[in-house]
Amino acid sequence: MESLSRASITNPGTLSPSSSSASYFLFPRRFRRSNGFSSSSAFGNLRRIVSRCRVRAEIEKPNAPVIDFSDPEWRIKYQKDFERRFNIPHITDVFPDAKPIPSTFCLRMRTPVSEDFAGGYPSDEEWHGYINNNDRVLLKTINFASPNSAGAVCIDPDCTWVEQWVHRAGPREKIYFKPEEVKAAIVTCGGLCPGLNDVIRQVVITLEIYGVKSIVGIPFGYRGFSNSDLSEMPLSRKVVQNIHLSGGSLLGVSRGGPSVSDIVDRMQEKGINMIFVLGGNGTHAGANAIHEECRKRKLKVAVVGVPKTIDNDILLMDKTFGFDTAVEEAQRAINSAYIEAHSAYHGVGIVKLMGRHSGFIAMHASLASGQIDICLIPEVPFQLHGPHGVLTHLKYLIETKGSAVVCVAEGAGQNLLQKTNATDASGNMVLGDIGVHIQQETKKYFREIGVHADVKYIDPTYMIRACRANASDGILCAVLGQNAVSFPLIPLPPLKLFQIIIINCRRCPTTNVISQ
Ligand SMILES: Nc1ncnc2c1ncn2[C@@H]1O[C@H](COP(=O)(O)OP(=O)(O)OP(=O)(O)O)[C@@H](O)[C@H]1O
Ligand SMILES: O=P(O)(O)OC[C@H]1O[C@](O)(CO)[C@@H](O)[C@@H]1O
Ligand SMILES: [Mg+2]
Repeated sequence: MESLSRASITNPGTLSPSSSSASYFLFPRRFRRSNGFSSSSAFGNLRRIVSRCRVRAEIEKPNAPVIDFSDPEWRIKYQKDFERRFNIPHITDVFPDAKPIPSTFCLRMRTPVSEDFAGGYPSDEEWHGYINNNDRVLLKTINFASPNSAGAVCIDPDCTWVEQWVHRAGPREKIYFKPEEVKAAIVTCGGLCPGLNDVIRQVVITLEIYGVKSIVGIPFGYRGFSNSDLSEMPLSRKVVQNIHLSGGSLLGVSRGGPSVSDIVDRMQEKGINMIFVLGGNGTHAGANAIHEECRKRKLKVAVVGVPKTIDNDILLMDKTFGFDTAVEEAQRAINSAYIEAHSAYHGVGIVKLMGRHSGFIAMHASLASGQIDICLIPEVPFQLHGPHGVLTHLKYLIETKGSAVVCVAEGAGQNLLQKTNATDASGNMVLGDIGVHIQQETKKYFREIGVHADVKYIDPTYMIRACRANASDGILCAVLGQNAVSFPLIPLPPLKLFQIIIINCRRCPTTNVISQ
């Protein structure tokens, strides 16, 4: 998607720590001494890097639309194309005779304010205010005046404003599934992420509010569709009431699993006509394939995806659930590394954080901590050795500050490691361990130059995700869960990834109260 900015990235003011003694380092974009390199300038660097990566992705994307900017109509054409790509499939696309019924989702718990009564007692329609199908949310909020504006991401060379609208999530007045005819299934796939239980819980509670009685959990991701010894788990408000108090997934997760056609066979056998998939890019590729297969078989099945990436690497979104918790949890590891480094003679602390392809966790955790001297992320290549390498800078830090702390994202510096071509069960590349590599190289380097260094390495990878969601993520998950349910019950949206995304949009106000 062109030029879609994430509000949190484009507004560094909201994220930069108000005061920080730390210096940040992004290699090799600029090699600077740590003194005077402020966290906000580091954040600016990250924004530029993110923009650069995005622009590169756009250029390299084989199916990127070719825009003729000399055509005076190009903006209108672009906007039309954008609207087409963000269009949500509707049940009537496949079943033109499908008849809607009034929503069974009750908004009556909203407390009326005195003005509501000014012209007499309001009608249900006036008071309850469901989401209108034509409501839209503006995606790009900054109108960059010039491509040279800080962090500018533009569609055309002159950086003219192009509005990008997406559908607004939330309950509609009419629905297309009779709740008593629904058998809903929830499945969580890929790696763990804080908040999975919160989303499961809210999906179940909201389905019950709509009147759906048959709700099941599929155990251990898509694998639960193939293993005969794994039976579906009946879910209800009673079962899920307190699951958000624990981390992990009540249902379990997995990578790999059966073919899409096997999954749809099992869904048919089990009578599942609504499926909520919670997962990342792989899971959504699967969800999309399930949707296509259902469509091919002319099955009235709604497939809804709730995007889950602890790495927060979907640039259309303000924030994905679990990220906030992970960053917060990472503070403990960083603080421990800092204490170890500062308490040792010539101490060097190294912390490795998650982020296969992106450095958002590492960068945000570094900025928040105010204790990191060097932050290494996959978006920016760097060298360990040589005059502009990380190790030379570490030596400088040891000489000037007496200690140093490095935060490295797991996907950073993969070019420095031996490639194995190994993949996991889902086909994802298995990465080399950059944290261990930096630890070993640091020890070796200081030994060779005859300078004492006390190197301590902390890898909290699974500790930052195998934990309960924090309060902020808890609220985000509740909104996601509720809006995910509202979608299939309205039009039929076997949603494609970018259509699902609006469920996660922070700027999509929901008019309804979240039922707890
Ligand atoms: N292209 C695809 N088509 C169908 N299914 C897929 C596809 N890619 C992955 N899957 C399935 O989706 C599930 C999850 O995929 P994967 O392990 O890559 O995690 P993910 O959803 O990307 O989450 P994470 O962010 O944790 O990596 C697996 O069961 C995998 O078999
Ligand atoms: O070790 P696992 O379970 O494969 O998952 C780890 C991966 O999941 C991710 O969080 C992606 O969601 C990566 O950042 C990380 O490498
Ligand atoms: Mg993935």
